[in-house]
Amino acid sequence: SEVVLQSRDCDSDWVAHSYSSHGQDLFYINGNVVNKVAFCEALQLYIAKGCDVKDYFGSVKCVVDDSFVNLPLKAGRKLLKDLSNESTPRGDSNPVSSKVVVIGAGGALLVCCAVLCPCFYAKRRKATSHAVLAKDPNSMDSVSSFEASTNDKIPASPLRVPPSPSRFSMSPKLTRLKSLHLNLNQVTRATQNFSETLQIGEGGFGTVYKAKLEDGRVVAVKRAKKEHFDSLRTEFSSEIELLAKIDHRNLVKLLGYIDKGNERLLITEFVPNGTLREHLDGMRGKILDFNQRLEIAIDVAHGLTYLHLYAEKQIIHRDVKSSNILLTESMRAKVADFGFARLGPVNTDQTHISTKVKGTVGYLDPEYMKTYQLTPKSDVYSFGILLLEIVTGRRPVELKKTVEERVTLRWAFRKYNEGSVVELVDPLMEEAVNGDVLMKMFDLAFQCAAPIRTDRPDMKSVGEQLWAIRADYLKSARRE
Ligand SMILES: Nc1ncnc2c1ncn2[C@@H]1O[C@H](COP(=O)(O)OP(=O)(O)OP(=O)(O)O)[C@@H](O)[C@H]1O
Repeated sequence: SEVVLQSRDCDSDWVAHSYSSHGQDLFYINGNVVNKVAFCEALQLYIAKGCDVKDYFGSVKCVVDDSFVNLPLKAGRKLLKDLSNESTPRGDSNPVSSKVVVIGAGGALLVCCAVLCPCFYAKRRKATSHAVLAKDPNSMDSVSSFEASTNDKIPASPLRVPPSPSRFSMSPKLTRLKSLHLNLNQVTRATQNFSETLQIGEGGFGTVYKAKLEDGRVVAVKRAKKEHFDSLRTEFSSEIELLAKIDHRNLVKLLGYIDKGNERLLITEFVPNGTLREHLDGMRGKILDFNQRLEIAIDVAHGLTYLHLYAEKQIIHRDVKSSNILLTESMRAKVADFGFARLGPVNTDQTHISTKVKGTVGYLDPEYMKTYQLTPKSDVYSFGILLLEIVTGRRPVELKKTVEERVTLRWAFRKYNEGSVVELVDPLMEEAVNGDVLMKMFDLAFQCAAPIRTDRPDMKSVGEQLWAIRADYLKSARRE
C-alpha cells in the first residue's frame, strides 16, 4: 500500500508522520512510534523553539496550545526525550513495504542518517565501525518510501537523441510498439472486463491482471488507478520509454501500452511464478535452496548490468527490491517495474543526475538521499540489501523484531563482525552452506551497501563475483 511520510527536524530531533492509502496514520519521534497526542506535543515544542513545522503538519490537525508554546526549552528537551521513550511498538507484522512518497528535504536527510546509514565500511570490518553500529540507538520502525523534492531534470545534452515519436509518443490512441498491436477493446476482452478473477496483484499505482489474448498469448496488464492519473502520466511515460527499448532475458519485457480515455494500461510479458518475496516467505511451496538463491542473484545482477552498461542509453532502475523480482517456472529471475527508472548521465563528464529521491525505504541509497545525486551505484546499494534478503530471508526492515535486530543490514553486519554468519542464514533453508561461501556472500552484500558510492562495486563486477562464489559453492557442495 502507498505510504506517505512527512518528516521534520528541529535541532537534533526529528518527527515524522506517515499515512497509507488505507487511512492508517503513524507518528514518530526520533524513530519511535508514538501516539498522536505525543506527536502533537512535540510539534508544539518545535514551534516554541522557532522551528517551522506548522504548515508542514497542517494535515495532522494538532490543536496548538499556547501555554505549551511558552514552555522553557530545557523542559522541552526533556519532554521530547520522554515522548520518544514512551514509544508504542507496532502490533502488526506488516513488512516494510511499498512505494514512495513525500518527505521534506531535511527529513530525508535525517531518516537517512538515523535509519539507513549504519556507519560501516564494506571492505574491512573494523572494531570502530562496529562500535558505532552497536551504539546507534535509532531504530527505524517506519514503513514508508519517499520522494524528496529537488531539481528533477536530467541535464540537457546535445548528445541526447529524442526518442522516436512513432515508438514512444503518448498519443491518446493506441501507442504501437513493435511486438504487440492491441486496442482497448481487445485488452478489455482479454481481461474479461478487468475481472477480479484475473487479478494477480496490486501495486501502489494500480492493479495487475493476467490476460489471454486472442492469439493464445498470455500477458500481464497493469491498469493504473484513476486517482493516480496525474502523477502517473510521468511514471507511465518513463516506464514505457525505457521498457520499450529493452530486450534481455532478466528484464520483464514491455509488449504494449494504451493511453485512451479513462484508461492507462501497460501490457508486459507474463512471468508465471510469483515474486522473489513470495518465495522467501514460503508462499509459493518449496523453499528456495542456496543454489537457486545464488542463480536468482546472478540473474538480477545480469539484468541490472544490462541496464547500466549495455542498454541503448544507461538506465537506472531506482526500485530494485524483492517484490519487483519475478520468477519463471524454472526459477529464473526477471527484474520488473520500471515505473521509477531514469536515464543515467548522458555526457561522459557527468557523474550523476540530480533528481527527486524515489524508491522504497530500506533499499534506498543513503548517499542519494543526502545529495539527490543519482548514479547506477544507487541500484548497487539496493542490490546489496536484496542480497542480504536473499540469504537471510528477512525483509530490509523487520518491524516485529527487537530494536537490535530490526534493520537487517545493521543486524547482519553485527553478526558478521562477530563471526556468526551461519546464524544469519534463512532458517527456512535447511541446507548447511559452507561458511567461506557465506562470508563471501555477506562480504559482497556489505560492499554493495557501502554508505559511500565510490566504495561500491559496479553491477558487472558484482555479477562476476557472484559467479565466482557460485563456483566455490558448487565445489564445496561436491566435497560434502
Ligand atoms: N509481468 C508480470 N507477470 C506476473 N505477475 C506480475 C507481473 N507484474 C506484476 N505482477 C504481479 O502483480 C503484483 C503487483 O505488481 P506491481 O508492479 O503493480 O506492484 P508492486 O511492485 O508489488 O508494488 P509497487 O509498484 O507499489 O512497488 C506483483 O507483486 C506481482 O505479483
